Amino acid sequence: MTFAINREENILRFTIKRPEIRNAINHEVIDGLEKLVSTVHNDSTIQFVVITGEGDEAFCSGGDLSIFHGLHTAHEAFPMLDRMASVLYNVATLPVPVIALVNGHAVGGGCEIATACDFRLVSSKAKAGFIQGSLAITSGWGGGTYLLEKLARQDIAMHMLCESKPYAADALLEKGWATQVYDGDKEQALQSFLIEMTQVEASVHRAYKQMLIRKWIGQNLLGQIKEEVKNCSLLWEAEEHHKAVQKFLSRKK
Ligand SMILES: CC[C@@H](C(=O)O)C(=O)SCCNC(=O)CCNC(=O)[C@H](O)C(C)(C)COP(=O)(O)OP(=O)(O)OC[C@H]1O[C@@H](n2cnc3c(N)ncnc32)[C@H](O)[C@@H]1OP(=O)(O)O
Repeated sequence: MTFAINREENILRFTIKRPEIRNAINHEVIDGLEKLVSTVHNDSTIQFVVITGEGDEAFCSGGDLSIFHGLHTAHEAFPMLDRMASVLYNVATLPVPVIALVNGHAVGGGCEIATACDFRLVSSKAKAGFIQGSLAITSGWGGGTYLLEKLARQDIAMHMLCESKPYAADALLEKGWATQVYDGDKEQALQSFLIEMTQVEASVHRAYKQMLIRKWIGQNLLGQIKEEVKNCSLLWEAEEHHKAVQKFLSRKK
């Protein structure tokens, strides 16, 4: 199994379990995120959701290029991008706070997943970035839309998207992408982040989350995400994209 869903008291945790390829996303992990969403909707005792990656190297390296590079045209890429974007919107709009425990690198779609979460606790050793531009595509799972919505400074968000590179943890904190940066053990970091929040009634957290979701519905965030998906699928079919992916997959170390 390439993912795990575990419950610890009132925290539901989703772990991507593909450390050998830096927790890249395959179809099974997407199925797993769908399962996570339905589990939370069917259990009113869940108070927090945590998403993380196995190991110390990576939170998530985005889409599994060895699989998705089999998709050539916009027509072929669109269903994959659209499905993951929908799943991620369902994660972003879960009725409880969602925490990305960024234990290692979060690039490409991995950075999109973390950006869709309410909070990002980032290891001081991790780097994160919207590197899609270096593959001649944009973000395609809604991540660009979330970034432009969530960062206080639009110029910084645009710069992150247009530079298309990974940033060190301290820079991510300065830019306002990281909620907190931690040294050492990720479980301790999570515990200390949650300690005061757990003193507040879960119903209060749920009510605040509804406030946020209503705001996003009002501004048709999902419609904006669908446009991002469409644009990405058009760039996907260009020769430049396929060449860049081929270069990554065949690089010599
Ligand atoms: C498809 C959706 C799209 C979106 O909408 O956003 C995307 O997600 S595009 C995909 C973007 N991702 C990438 O371009 C992958 C970038 N990966 C990296 O930059 C690095 O791997 C890393 C995450 C910074 C980690 O670096 P490092 O620790 O040095 O590991 P390696 O680079 O040596 O990788 C180990 C191993 O894993 C394979 N790998 C890594 N990422 C992917 C991936 N996304 N898909 C498939 N395989 C991946 C890498 O090829 C190595 O394999 P081996 O050479 O066989 O060991």
